[in-house]
Order: sequence, then C-alpha cells, then structure tokens
Amino acid sequence: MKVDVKICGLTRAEDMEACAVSGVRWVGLVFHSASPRFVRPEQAARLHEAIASPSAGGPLRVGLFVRPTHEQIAAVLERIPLDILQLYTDEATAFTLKEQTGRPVWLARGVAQQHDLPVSKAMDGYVIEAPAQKGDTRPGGLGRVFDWTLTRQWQAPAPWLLAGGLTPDNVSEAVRVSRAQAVDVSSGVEEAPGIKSALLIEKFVKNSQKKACTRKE
Ligand SMILES: O=C(O)c1ccccc1NCC(=O)[C@H](O)[C@H](O)COP(=O)(O)O
Repeated sequence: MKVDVKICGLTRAEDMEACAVSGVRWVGLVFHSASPRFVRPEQAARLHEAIASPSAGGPLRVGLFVRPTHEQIAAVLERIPLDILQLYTDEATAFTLKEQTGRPVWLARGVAQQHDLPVSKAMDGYVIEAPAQKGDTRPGGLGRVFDWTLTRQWQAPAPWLLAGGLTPDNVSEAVRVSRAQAVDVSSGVEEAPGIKSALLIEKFVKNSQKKACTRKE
C-alpha cells in the first residue's frame, strides 16, 4: 500500500518544486511566528503560486496554526486557499474553527502513552507526534521521536499521519512499526531550519515506500 507523505515547514519556492517533483501529497506552511519556519501570508501566497494547484495534480496545501483565532486563519485564507488546517489547540476550539472556516481540520496530538491517542471522529484527521516538553518554544517541528509501537493497536477514528523525528534513514522502520499510512517530516529533510534539501526529500519519499511494500505484519 502507498504511504502518503507530507513535507512541512516550507519557506522557499525551490523546495515546493522539489516536493511536487517527488510526488509529495501535502506541503505544510507554518503560520506560527515563534517558528524558524514561519511564513507570512504574502510569502505563503508566493509559495502556493510556485507549483501546480491541487486541481492540476500538485500537492495539497496544509496551514499550521498554534492556538489560532478565527481572525488569524481568515487573514491567511484571504491570501492563500489552504486545503487543510493543521491545528495545535483543544478539540472544542478546533471543531469551532472547522465550522467557521469550512476547511477540513487535522488536530495535532502529542502522544506519550496509549491513552493520549485520540478517539473522536469529529476531526478530519490527526497528526500524531511526540508530546511537548517543558521549555519547548513551539509544539512541533522539533525532530523528536516518540514510541512508534503505541499506534500499532490503535483503532484510529480518522485518517492520521505519523510525525516527529522522521528521517530518510528511519522512515521505513517507522512505517513498519507504527503501521502508519501517512508520514510527516520537517527537520529530517532540512539543511537548516526552513531550508529543505531536494535530495533528502526525494530519499524520504522513496524510503517511506520501501518497507511499506514488503512489510509482512
Ligand atoms: O515546524 C515548526 O516550527 C512548527 C511550529 C509550530 C507548530 C508546528 C510546527 N511544525 C510541525 C511539523 O513540522 C510537523 O507536523 C511535525 O511536527 C514534524 O516535525 P519534525 O519532527 O521536525 O519532522
């Protein structure tokens, strides 16, 4: 089965192109000003225009927001037609924002133990990653791995992506152990925060499929 790939934290047109060429399904744009991968709406609009639209076969555009207001998301949507919102907030707020924006919402969830895994069908998807730690300046894009075995028996209530500390070298093992059907990476395909490597993107996409095709579990 094909494993879908999201590359997150894009800031350059050439990296958008590398994603499109490698067959990435989603590209993520970070609208959180404390992030080294932060893009302003105008910059995001330029990145959006750098590659084919989803209707023409390009990757879907995912916007990441941390505890956003509706006004903040609406201001971004005026400049770029995001396909999906990836939110770092509580479920009730995420649901309200889904209703207000009319956009599909993925809720990001830090998972330390089995009972942290979401059970609600109210979201369109989940991004499952390592939990935040004291002193973190942001809730994601930290290159931190969590215990991939936690998701093995999980009856996921919606589609989900495995995230956190994935690299071209560990992604095939991560897919095999976690049983994820979609993976999300940012720092693992970077030369520096926000600066992606076309070579690493290509390798990541290739390796995400490797064990997925041959795994016996
Ligand atoms: O990338 C950031 O700086 C960021 C800031 C605020 C919220 C989320 C952020 N990134 C999330 C992601 O890039 C991914 O969804 C995921 O966490 C993977 O990150 P990484 O461990 O670096 O591969």
